[in-house]
Amino acid sequence: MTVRLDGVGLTHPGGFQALHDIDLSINQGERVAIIGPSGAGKTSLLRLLGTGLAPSTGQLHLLGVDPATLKGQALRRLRARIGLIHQSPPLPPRQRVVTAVLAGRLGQWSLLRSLISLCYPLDSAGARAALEPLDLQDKLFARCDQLSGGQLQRVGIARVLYQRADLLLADEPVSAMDPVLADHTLNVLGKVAAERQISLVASLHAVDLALRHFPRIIGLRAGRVLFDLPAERVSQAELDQLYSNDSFNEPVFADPVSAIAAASLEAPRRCT
Ligand SMILES: Nc1ncnc2c1ncn2[C@@H]1O[C@H](COP(=O)(O)OP(=O)(O)OP(=O)(O)O)[C@@H](O)[C@H]1O
Repeated sequence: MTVRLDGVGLTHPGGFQALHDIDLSINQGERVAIIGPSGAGKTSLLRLLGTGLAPSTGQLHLLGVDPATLKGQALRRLRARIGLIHQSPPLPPRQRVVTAVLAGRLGQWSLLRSLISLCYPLDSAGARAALEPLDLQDKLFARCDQLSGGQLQRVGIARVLYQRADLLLADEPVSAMDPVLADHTLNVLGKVAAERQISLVASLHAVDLALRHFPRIIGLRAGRVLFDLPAERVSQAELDQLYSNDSFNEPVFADPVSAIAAASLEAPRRCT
């Protein structure tokens, strides 16, 4: 078992309870998408799984250990086995892409090797190999502040691929990419996870991408698991319930083509 949560709750420092009584198990090699409305707790859950936050209640096990029992080097060793893909990767603007990718293994290298690698890239070939499937190898020596948002996201993904983590966590990993690139990038992530037999947990707002790329879907709403189902069993009724919002009344479409078709059936709006 890669991830296990038993009755986990999370209250943020200001007192807001973002997660309530979550029970969840994710096996090695599983690919899971977390979907749900804004504020549902997706990022909070991923931050827990990345050891950036600790549960306020309940028990969390990651890669066979309870992170609450670890500190110092043992905690760093666990963190080096977890790959975090951020929506906006926290990359220093002036850093070269090659250095940013190689930084994926800083947690696994000696201090001396890490310091040398920050000044002089020791494994440019490894960084290029991580960038290649993401079609970004030509940016190897570009500076991070010369990249678009979607390119930066792919550098963040290449960094985690280079890290060779045992658990991949991705928070909105393709939000800045066009639909074709987003599709391709999720294919790459899924393929790597399957080849390496590691678990991949990603939060996504694009329901169609989640259903297409992830065999298991967890619907999170108001900090609780509303459903946890194989992708093919997620129904429109489940999605309607997940995203229902008293403030708006528009229907939810998992398939963007249906959304366009429905829009074209509406009576044309007149300009006034
Ligand atoms: N550091 C924090 N301090 C206090 N409250 C927080 C903090 N981080 C998140 N929250 C609150 O916790 C709830 C869940 O936030 P979270 O970011 O996990 O949701 P999300 O599902 O990822 O949302 P989105 O899809 O909009 O990114 C929200 O109501 C948010 O305001």
